[in-house]
Amino acid sequence: MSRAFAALGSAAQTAEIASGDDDAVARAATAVGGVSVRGLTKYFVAPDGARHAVIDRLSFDVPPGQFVCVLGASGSGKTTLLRLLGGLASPDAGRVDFAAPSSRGFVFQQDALLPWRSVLDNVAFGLAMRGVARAERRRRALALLDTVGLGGLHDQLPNRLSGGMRQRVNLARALAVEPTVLLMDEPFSALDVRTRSRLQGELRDIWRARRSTVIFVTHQIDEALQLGQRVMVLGAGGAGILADLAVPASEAARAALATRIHALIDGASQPVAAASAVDGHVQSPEHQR
Ligand SMILES: Nc1ncnc2c1ncn2[C@@H]1O[C@H](COP(=O)(O)OP(=O)(O)OP(=O)(O)O)[C@@H](O)[C@H]1O
Repeated sequence: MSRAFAALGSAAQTAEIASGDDDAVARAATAVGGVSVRGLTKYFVAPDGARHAVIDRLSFDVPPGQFVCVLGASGSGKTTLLRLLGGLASPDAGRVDFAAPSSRGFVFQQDALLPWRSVLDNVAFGLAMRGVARAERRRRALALLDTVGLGGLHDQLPNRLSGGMRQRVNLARALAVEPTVLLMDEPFSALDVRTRSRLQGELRDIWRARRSTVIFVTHQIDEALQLGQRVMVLGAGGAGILADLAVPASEAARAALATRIHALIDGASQPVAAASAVDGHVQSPEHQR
């Protein structure tokens, strides 16, 4: 297993994993919040009847608390992978294992808010489904709305809010059930640049405070390198993982990596061996950017 991957586990796991112990990596992925993917495969049938593997025997581990960004050309299977991880689609082969206890929260590009319910009720919806008492639902939902900067707007209906605000509500809704793994599919791509940048900062703050595992699909290389501790680049046509890298701490190294990832996605360069591409500039989970 790569040094890059090793550097991304918790401090205690890191020492163990850095010794090159593959079993330790698997153990790390089975601690709460960890995800283990083995031989994951998904086919789609084209209009001509031919079967195409969109995801083809993909294997990787995500240690608990890691923030992973998934990049790749359009059609490389990023959304399909996220849907498989979220249990919204079933694999044709392979498996996804979540450490128990586990729960998953979703944030998609289009918010999943119920237009006839207030902001508060939208955030509290998952808690209601889990049988949390009304007063406690309200308390938790109000606290989360504060966290995402929407304190005071709890009585509004979603359609009275801007796209950025709705996506904040959406994030609060996903966080309400305290997921061990947060799955995000281009959550900020429909937002203007300033709103997007503000929400990226807020997400990072929330992640630092909660340390839940985040798997974040994006088209934007700069977004991935800004947010993630680790980036995975998927190849088109079931080509698999073209690169799986720790995000370097220094801005200059990130800029260099962005150029390489661009070339990789454009098909202008060869797959990158894990860790080597970041030249040892790995980032520990305690690293605070
Ligand atoms: N339900 C489906 N039926 C048939 N083909 C599908 C289905 N869902 C996805 N595909 C195909 O699988 C491939 C991967 O789709 P997916 O949406 O996962 O890619 P993506 O990397 O997320 O793309 P984008 O970046 O454009 O969102 C595409 O070629 C798509 O046409």
